[in-house]
Amino acid sequence: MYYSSILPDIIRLADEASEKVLHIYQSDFKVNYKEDQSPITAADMASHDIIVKGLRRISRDIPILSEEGAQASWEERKHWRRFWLIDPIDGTKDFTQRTGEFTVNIAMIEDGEPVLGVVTAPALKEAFWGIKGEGAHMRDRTGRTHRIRVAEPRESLRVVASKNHLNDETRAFIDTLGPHEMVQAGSSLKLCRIAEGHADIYPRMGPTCEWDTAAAHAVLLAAGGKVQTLDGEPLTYGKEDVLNPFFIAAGNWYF
Ligand SMILES: Nc1ncnc2c1ncn2[C@@H]1O[C@H](COP(=O)(O)O)[C@@H](OP(=O)(O)O)[C@H]1O
Ligand SMILES: [Mg+2]
Repeated sequence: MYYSSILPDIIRLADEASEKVLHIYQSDFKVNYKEDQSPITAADMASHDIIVKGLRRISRDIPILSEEGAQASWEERKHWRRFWLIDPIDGTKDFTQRTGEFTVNIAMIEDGEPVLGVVTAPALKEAFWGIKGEGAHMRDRTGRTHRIRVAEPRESLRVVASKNHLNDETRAFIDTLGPHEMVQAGSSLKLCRIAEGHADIYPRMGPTCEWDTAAAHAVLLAAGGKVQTLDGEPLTYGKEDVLNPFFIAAGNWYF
């Protein structure tokens, strides 16, 4: 109940951040590089500032972990039962390469599980949201909102994988799937494509951080899907190491 009452505010906040991000995307923006050599632009920080300010207004006491913020120590984080986990822009590479396949991501984590998620793709004019146990929705580029659900099992799987990080291990896994077709999607949109039934499986035998997956993971859970580690355990959040283990995302029927 609580989550559905704040959801409209979170969607509005993601839309506000998206508008700003799109404005920068359409300008002649500058690309800088972080210590780990990953790209960053003014859009990452602008989106971070809008979301953090908005979340503080909506829920004063709930801590926030953002890819672009000063991150609390594990000593502090280990006591968080509930927190906001945000990626102001996932797919910064797609942003700088102007593929349009980048997203703004806001998730609520409770006891290690993503219970609410909002993902927007500003350049594609798409938005996705979901709440645990309450279903998932998308707003398409015409502005129409409809309920989404993972696709039914099928013989030839539609596989979605990173084009920027498609490594040998992921390729080897895809080869075990038999006849399949590849679906292209950047950033957290890969999880959203499964949630809306346009793809069936997303193997990620490569690194991601908690903020990259949390919001779209919540959408996928609400749409009848799952994200599991290679040990068959659910992917969880609020870990000491913010790096996720390798995972497979798909509709529940796959596992
Ligand atoms: N070596 C690494 N360590 C941690 N995260 C990595 C990584 N390589 C890629 N990623 C994550 O994968 C995301 C991009 O995934 P994809 O290739 O599927 O679009 C990046 O998100 P950001 O763009 O938010 O930095 C980044 O966080
Ligand atoms: Mg990211």
